[in-house]
Amino acid sequence: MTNTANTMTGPGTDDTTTIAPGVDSEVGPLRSVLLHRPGGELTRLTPRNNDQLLFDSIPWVERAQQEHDAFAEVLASRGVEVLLLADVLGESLADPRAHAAGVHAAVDERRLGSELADALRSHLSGLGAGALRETLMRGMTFEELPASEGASLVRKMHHAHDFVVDPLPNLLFTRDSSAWIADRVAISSLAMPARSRETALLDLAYAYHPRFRGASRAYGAHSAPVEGGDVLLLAPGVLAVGVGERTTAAGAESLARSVFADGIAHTVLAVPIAQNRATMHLDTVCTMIGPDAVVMYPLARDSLVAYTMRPGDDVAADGARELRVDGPEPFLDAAATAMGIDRLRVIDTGLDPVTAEREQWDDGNNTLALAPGVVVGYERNTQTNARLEEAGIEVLAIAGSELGSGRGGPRCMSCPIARGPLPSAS
Ligand SMILES: NC(=[NH2+])NCCC[C@H](N)C(=O)O
Repeated sequence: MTNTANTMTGPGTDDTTTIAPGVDSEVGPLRSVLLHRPGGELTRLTPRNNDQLLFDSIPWVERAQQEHDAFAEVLASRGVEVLLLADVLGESLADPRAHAAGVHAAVDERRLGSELADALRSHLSGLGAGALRETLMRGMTFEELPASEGASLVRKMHHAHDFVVDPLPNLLFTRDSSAWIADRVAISSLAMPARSRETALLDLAYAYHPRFRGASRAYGAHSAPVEGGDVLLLAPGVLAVGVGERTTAAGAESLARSVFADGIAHTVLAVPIAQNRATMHLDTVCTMIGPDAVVMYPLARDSLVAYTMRPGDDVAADGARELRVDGPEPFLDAAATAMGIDRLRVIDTGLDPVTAEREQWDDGNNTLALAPGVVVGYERNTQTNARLEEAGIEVLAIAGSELGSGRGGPRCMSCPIARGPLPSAS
C-alpha cells in the first residue's frame, strides 16, 4: 500500500492542471477532496478525555492511519485528487499573516491568564511553519511548553499533562469544518467546544493557501452554528440542512439567507433531527447515492420532516429579500418538490430494527458518492452494503474499525472541493 502521508495524490497536483473548486451536488463525479490523515492529535486521547473530545473509544493510531491511507488510495485510484489538510495548513502557515493568525487562535488568554498567554504566544511565534502546524493540530501540554521567566499560578496549579493548547482529534472529519456550496466555501461555526478551534485553522488555510486565495466565502465562520455534516446539496440550488445537536435553527436560517443573497441556492430545507450522539448530523441518517436517490436509516424514512425556506417576494428595509418559510411536511415530499422531481427514491435497506440501529451507529448510512451509483462505505456494515449492491450501487468498502471510533464514516471524513456536473437526466 502506498503511504499517502504528506503527499497530494491524483491528477491536478501540477499547477497547470489545477482543478477549479466548486460543488453543486452530492453525487456529481468527485474530482478533488480534502482529507485529514489522522496523526499525533489522536495520541492525546485517554479514557479521561475521550468523551469531551468526542471519541467513543481510544483509537489504535497506526491502524487508523493505515485505514485512512487505504481510504485515500481508493479515492485516488478512481481519479480523485486528494488534498491533505496537513499539507494545505503547512503551506499556508508559511505566510507570516497566516502564522500570526494560527498563533492568535491557539492562545486562550481567558483560560491561561496574561503571564502564561504571553509566554505561549512568544514560544509559538518563534516556531517554523511545520512545528507550528503540528502544535496547532496535536495541541501542547504544560510540560511541553518551555519554562519562561515570569511566575504563573495557572502553570503551577495545572498538571504537567494538562493541555495548554487543546488537541484537535476531530480534524479527521473534514466534512464538518468547511463545505463548498457552488463556488463558495463556507467555514463552519462548530458547535462543540472541542471543535471550535478547527474554524480558525480552516479559515487561515482557505485564506492563505495559494490554491484557494481567491475563493469567495459563503456564510460567516462566526455566525450561528452550522456544521458541514448537516448540509446536503440535494441538487444544484437545493440544500437540506439538519437542525439538531450541532446546527441550530438560527444557523440554518442564516445559512439560507446567505446563500439566497449570494444567488447560489433557491431552496433550503431545514430538517429537524434527534438531538443525540447517534444522529449528531443529518448525514448520519441520510446520504445521497444518485441524483434522485438516498440511503436512509429506516426509522428516519417516515419520520423526517422539513421546513422549506425560499426567498420571498418582499424586500426588507436593508434591500435583502424577506424569507419565506413553509411546512413542516414530510422530508421526502419537500425534497422532491424542491428538486423538481417526482419523487426522491429511498434505497430500502429493509433491515430489521436492531441491525438497522447497529449499522446506523457504525455509519452505514454515511456513504461518500464518487459518482452516481458509486459510493465508499465501511466494510463492517455488511447488511446495508449488501442491500445497496442489490439495488445496483457499487460499494467500495473500506476498513474503519479504528477510524470509526470517532463516530464518523466516509462522508464525514471528506470535504469535496470539486465535483463535475451531474449527468443530464435521460
Ligand atoms: N459529518 C459527520 N457525521 N461527522 C461526524 C463527526 C464526529 C465527531 N467525533 C464529532 O462528534 O463531531
